[in-house]
Amino acid sequence: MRKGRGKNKGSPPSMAEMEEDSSISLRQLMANEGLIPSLEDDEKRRTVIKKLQKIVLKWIKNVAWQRRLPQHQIIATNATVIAYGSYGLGVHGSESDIDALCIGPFFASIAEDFFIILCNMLKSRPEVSEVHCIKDAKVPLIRFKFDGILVDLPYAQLRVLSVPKDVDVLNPFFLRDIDDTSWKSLSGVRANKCIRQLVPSLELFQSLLRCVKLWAKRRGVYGNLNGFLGGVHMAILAAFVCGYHPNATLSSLVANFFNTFANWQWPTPVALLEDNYPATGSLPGLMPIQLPCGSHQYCNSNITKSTFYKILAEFLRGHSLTKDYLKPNFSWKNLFEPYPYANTYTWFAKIHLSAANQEDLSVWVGWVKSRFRCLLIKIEEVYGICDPNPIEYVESYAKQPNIVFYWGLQLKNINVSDIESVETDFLKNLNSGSFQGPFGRIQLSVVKASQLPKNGECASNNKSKKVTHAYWRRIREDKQCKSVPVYSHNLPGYVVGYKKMDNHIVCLDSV
Ligand SMILES: Nc1ncnc2c1ncn2[C@@H]1O[C@H](COP(=O)(O)OP(=O)(O)OP(=O)(O)O)[C@@H](O)[C@H]1O
Ligand SMILES: [Mg+2]
Ligand SMILES: [Mg+2]
Repeated sequence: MRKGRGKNKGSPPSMAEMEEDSSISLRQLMANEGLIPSLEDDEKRRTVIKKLQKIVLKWIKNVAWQRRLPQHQIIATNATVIAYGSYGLGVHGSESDIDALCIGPFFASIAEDFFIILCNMLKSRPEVSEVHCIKDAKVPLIRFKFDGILVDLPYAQLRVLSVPKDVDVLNPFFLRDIDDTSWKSLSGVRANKCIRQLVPSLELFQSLLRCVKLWAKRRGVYGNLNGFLGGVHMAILAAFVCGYHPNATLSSLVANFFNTFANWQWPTPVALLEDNYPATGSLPGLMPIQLPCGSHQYCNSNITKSTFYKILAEFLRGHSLTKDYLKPNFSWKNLFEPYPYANTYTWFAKIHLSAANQEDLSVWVGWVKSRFRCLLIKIEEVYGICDPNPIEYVESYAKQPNIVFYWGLQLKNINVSDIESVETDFLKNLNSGSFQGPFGRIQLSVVKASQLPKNGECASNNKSKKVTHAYWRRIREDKQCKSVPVYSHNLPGYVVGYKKMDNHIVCLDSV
């Protein structure tokens, strides 16, 4: 904090000046972390979208001609590509993919025209590599690399002859009679458009979202496939906080983000549009987050009881660390400390995936990851609470290309061989799906913390091990206890306990 900033010389800085200073130091930290993509990176992404638009236009004219449409219709027809996801919201990092929705007219089918003709056109381009058709996902898509950038390209088919370049996806005219898959594919673009319209300041929303995504990645609570929060969940939570604090600074938005969600009464849904609550029916999952598209649609979530409590604990930690953000010695750095896995858990479930070559490995890993929720639930059944660390490791000394995951196990005394039944069950699950790519290998084992790869992500200070055990011990599924989680900053590191509704702290203990 700069000294002597007050209007009167020597007087303490005003509240507004302190807010400003705090936000400046947070923005500086974001810049130092490389969160803002370079101008070249942005230019490269814009070029990818433009080239995709050209390819799609050529494709649709081709399809119209093959379908023997009259000449005037071939001339009139149009298809388009609209960016969404983190790139569409302007919050992507240099490692983010480009999510781009291809929107085509009534005569261009997904099965043939999109997945065969367009896919072949993409394959024939020199800029395009690693093309995969993912047909059985909730949102089917073509995934490929364009000029080295990963692109997810789903498809939506509208009942029109020509899709305008900047089609308004909120306009009911374009949405009439569309099929279920197209509706799901459109929901990401629709959600982005609503979020952009709802937030009081787009720039502040983008900065907040960049900050909380960095926090979620560092603390190991980012990634829908591993059962944590995905980009869309984070975007809605950030937009919710922005909406409630229209005049806040960046620093106070971050503090409010943690205050809001550390104290949220889950499973009350988070919804940007209040009149959107469904009247009846059970809520989907432990942390329901509603898509802001005017329908009663929720974000798909893979959250399990383990990941729910980890996210909750991290919200509480974030709140405890940021609530005094205007105090003189406050530093934003602590919020983004990497999660100390090796010091937190004694045992880890090791998931070793390998294949004959890198290309096969990436397809195989993609398939296994799409089934991670099922693996997590099986591990929870056998070993209780599990923390599915999303970090991917590589055993460089192994013969085959590989990716390894280490998931923290909460129990201290475990039967190592129980993992065999988990592996057998999970293999059945992998074999029962519609995977058509080359099968790789999967090996599950249980290893000690000392067997983890020694790198910065897995090692941290020693004292947090004890207290994190205490936090897991406190996690109760017993809803009858009518308790709300509390965070104790009197203990070293952090501990989550439970506060009774009558305000007596009942279960908080140290180790
Ligand atoms: N679980 C989900 N439920 C609803 N929509 C989803 C879900 N997962 C992804 N989407 C849609 O697809 C978009 C792209 O997803 P993606 O996983 O690439 O995340 P992202 O927000 O782009 O973040 P990242 O920077 O990590 O890529 C999301 O913004 C969202 O609109
Ligand atoms: Mg994305
Ligand atoms: Mg994506």
